[in-house]
Amino acid sequence: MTIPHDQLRGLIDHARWFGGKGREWTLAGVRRVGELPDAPDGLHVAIDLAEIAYADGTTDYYQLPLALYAEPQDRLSHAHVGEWDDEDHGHCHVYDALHDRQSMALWLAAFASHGIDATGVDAPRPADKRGELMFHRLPGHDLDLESHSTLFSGEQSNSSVAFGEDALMKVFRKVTPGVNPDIAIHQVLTEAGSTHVAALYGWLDLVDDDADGTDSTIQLAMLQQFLRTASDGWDLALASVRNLFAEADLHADEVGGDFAGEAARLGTALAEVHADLAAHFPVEERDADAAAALASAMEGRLDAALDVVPDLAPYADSLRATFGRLRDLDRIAVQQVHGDLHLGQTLRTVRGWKIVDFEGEPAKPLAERLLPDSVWRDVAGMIRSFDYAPRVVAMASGAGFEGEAEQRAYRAAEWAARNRAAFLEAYTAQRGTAGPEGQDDAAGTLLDAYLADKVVYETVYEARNRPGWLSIPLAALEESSS
Ligand SMILES: Nc1ncnc2c1ncn2[C@@H]1O[C@H](COP(=O)(O)OP(=O)(O)O)[C@@H](O)[C@H]1O
Ligand SMILES: O=P(O)(O)O[C@H]1O[C@H](CO)[C@@H](O[C@H]2O[C@H](CO)[C@@H](O)[C@H](O)[C@H]2O)[C@H](O)[C@H]1O
Repeated sequence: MTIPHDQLRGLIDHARWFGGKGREWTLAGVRRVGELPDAPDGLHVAIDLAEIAYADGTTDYYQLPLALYAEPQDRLSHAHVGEWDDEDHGHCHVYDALHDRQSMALWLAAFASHGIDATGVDAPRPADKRGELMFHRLPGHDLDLESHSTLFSGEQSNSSVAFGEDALMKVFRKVTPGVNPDIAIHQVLTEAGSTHVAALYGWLDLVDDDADGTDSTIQLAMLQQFLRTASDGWDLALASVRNLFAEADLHADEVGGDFAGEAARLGTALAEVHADLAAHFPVEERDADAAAALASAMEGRLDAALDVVPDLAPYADSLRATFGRLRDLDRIAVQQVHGDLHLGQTLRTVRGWKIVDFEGEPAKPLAERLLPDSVWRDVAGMIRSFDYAPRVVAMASGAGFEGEAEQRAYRAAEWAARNRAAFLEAYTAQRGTAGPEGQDDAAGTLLDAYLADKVVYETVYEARNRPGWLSIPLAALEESSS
């Protein structure tokens, strides 16, 4: 019997990582692409790929790590997928392997034994009978094979499993053939000795056969340093705003928990990461045609967004004018960037700020995400986060006493402006360039355009995912147009 699609459909439909929610889809097929070696009797640890076919004719592939047990496992009832006669292993009780410590121990052991040789050099050899699973390692870290796995909860597009406080494995859910930027960029920054990323320990490739018979590789997972002392940058920013709002008479620089020092350190960290990326990936100086093409792409995204968010219409002319100024630039410098930077992608550790998740915008095709872009895209992403944080706290604070909402709005704007200024000043100082505000017109034009592009993107993101927050980017547009 093949894998019963109805049982897997339930797993996919309810999963947080499934990006096809709200679209009409069918499970077109499920393919076993590998099995972990050395499983004990009564257990098989498999990796299946589910093919999702959408009504509009497009297809996505999602990775499903499964634990196939001969006997039911009460301890895993929360991760139960189904029960069926597996083609390879007979009658099985099937669970989501990422919840299962026994299965995760086999994944970790495979990294330890298949991705590195006795001298500590990456020497992958097939980890399964089919010869398709290849575990890779970077030298310099001995994995703690005694550590227990814990699956991270939370709203994420992939699934992350911590191994004690030693390592974190990110299992990519939506997979496509080709280089995953998260792995490629972490590898480069790790080898460059960057202090602003979690060191890459290894990654898992599926060496697959294309439909046309040529080999292609799908990157399935990455293993990296677990940042033990990390606090999420977004949570820290919210806490700082709450402190400010609790002290109605004080300004941000007079209240405990002022964020400006952290914003400046984030600016320095981003400039250092950009410098490392520029040293290891291609950097190009492009001409006026490239600026015009970028402006057209942003205008195209605005047109598409107007169909989804009619409330954008009053701001369309002013947004087009911003993109029009970009069209007039005669050159644009591009390099590898993060591509989807916001406070939720930053972690504050005792050793400073770390930047995570270099996968780029999940909605973009993989090949596009490694294309060079302007550094101002990342800068704009962070600045939009400085605008979001106080608005989110103000929204959650309710109406309060008469005039309180207005007072909070004023203080929210003050918090955002203070942190934007601190971040930008530190960023440009570290890069040794003129700032975009009044000093370098071209940089100012680029930053404005990327800010506008991001706010348009956010209206669509919020309309689709958090309609209650759509007012946040719309309020930013309203303020900048008044
Ligand atoms: N090296 C790390 N150590 C500890 N926590 C991490 C590390 N990298 C990421 N995280 C946390 O794990 C979660 C998911 O990380 P992220 O890379 O953003 O995954 P996704 O691609 O699923 O969005 C986030 O909450 C992030 O703060
Ligand atoms: O983290 P992802 O790569 O999935 O990014 C998406 O989700 C983000 C929200 O989690 C969204 O970011 C927007 O909301 C943030 C607050 O939750 C805010 O800090 C960002 O500035 C704002 O853009 C991001 O846009 C989206 O791609």
